[in-house]
Amino acid sequence: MSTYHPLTEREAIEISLTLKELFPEGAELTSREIGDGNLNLVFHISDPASGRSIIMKQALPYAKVVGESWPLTLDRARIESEALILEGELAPGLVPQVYHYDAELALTVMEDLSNHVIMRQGLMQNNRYPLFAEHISTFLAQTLFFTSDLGMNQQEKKLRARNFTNPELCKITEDLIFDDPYRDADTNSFDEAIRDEAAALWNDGALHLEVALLREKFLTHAQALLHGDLHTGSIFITPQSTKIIDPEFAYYGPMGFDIGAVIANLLLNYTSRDHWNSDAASAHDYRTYLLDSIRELWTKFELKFRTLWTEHGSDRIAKSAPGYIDLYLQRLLQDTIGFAGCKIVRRVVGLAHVADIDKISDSSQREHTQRLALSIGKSLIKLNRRAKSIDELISTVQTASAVKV
Ligand SMILES: Nc1ncnc2c1ncn2[C@@H]1O[C@H](COP(=O)(O)OP(=O)(O)O)[C@@H](O)[C@H]1O
Ligand SMILES: CSC[C@H]1O[C@H](OP(=O)(O)O)[C@H](O)[C@@H]1O
Repeated sequence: MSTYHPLTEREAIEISLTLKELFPEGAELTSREIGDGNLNLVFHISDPASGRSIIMKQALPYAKVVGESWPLTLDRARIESEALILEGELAPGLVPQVYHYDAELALTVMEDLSNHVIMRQGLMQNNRYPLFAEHISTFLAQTLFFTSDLGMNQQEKKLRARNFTNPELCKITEDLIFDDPYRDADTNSFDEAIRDEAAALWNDGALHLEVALLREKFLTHAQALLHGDLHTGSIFITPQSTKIIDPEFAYYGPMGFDIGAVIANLLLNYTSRDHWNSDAASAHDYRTYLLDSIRELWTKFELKFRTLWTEHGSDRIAKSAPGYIDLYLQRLLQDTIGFAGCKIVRRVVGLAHVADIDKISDSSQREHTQRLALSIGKSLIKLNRRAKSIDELISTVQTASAVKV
């Protein structure tokens, strides 16, 4: 059993029974493979008698979405389990508890969050999450600040960065987000109806300059330990609780990449509201809710980050240099806006899309939504280096929406 191979549902049960504290002796377990992501196997194991359950996530040696032709390191399972444990220490209650990690089988056993819903689905079902901005801003401020040179010992940070070196998963991002959408790449995937939009992306030199600068930051700016793939499919949620999962793309990179990922995915949902709401008024209302959430997320993040800087800053000159904190946060906002734009564009023309848009059955409504998403994405990328406040992001989104509607 211990040599690596993809597990069957039966084998997942057998392993679970060896993990003594998880289930009562002699439990009759059930097992179901429920993975719906692009990369891994996920088993839901439960004991109907005691009501206990766990999740067993196993990395496959290739990218599931493409197949065995795209080999992928199993070390990502180690990165994911170590990142979850660290995030749990820095942001208690905001990630699933890790019960067990097996390096040989590349699997992580963790808390079952089935009493939550994946946020992307929740948004598609018109739910609202009044505590989301509060929770996600805490997660972002705590994990980004305390893994950066601002909030931890700088020599230990370098060693930690070495431990989270994640070249294969970074390459996926470097290609799928920061290169392929801007050329006629084989990996791209888009509806034929928007070929003109794709061609426009391939030929927009001003856009390419901004993407090249953002790509350079992703490649070189080891600012903090990122989650690395913080979309709404990596967030489990209820109105009371938020849990971040799936940090297998974790690495030391620019903070704005994580914040931008969350914002991008709220905006992707924003573009699709005419489909998910039953009438124009409720769609408008929901769009307002999403923009308010984005504003609240950034505002709360900034406040928390400033407080951490003042109360826990470990870098003498960073703390005392006049104006540094303001400049730092301004540049972080600019990065956030630029990365948000890149993350929107990739989900419309690149390899992996989002259900918010792809599930729109009416082709002309889907086309309209895709064009709006691209317009917003490009506008944010072009705005990034000029932005001074989160309100500029909001007004850019509103302007793009008004032009496209
Ligand atoms: N801790 C968990 N509790 C309950 N379900 C989970 C948990 N982790 C993952 N899942 C389920 O498995 C799916 C895929 O998990 P994810 O970590 O996103 O895999 P991938 O890395 O392949 O994208 C999630 O969308 C969710 O339905
Ligand atoms: C070839 S991987 C494509 C895409 O999938 C990952 O998402 P997830 O693990 O949540 O399914 C990541 O966003 C990658 O860019």
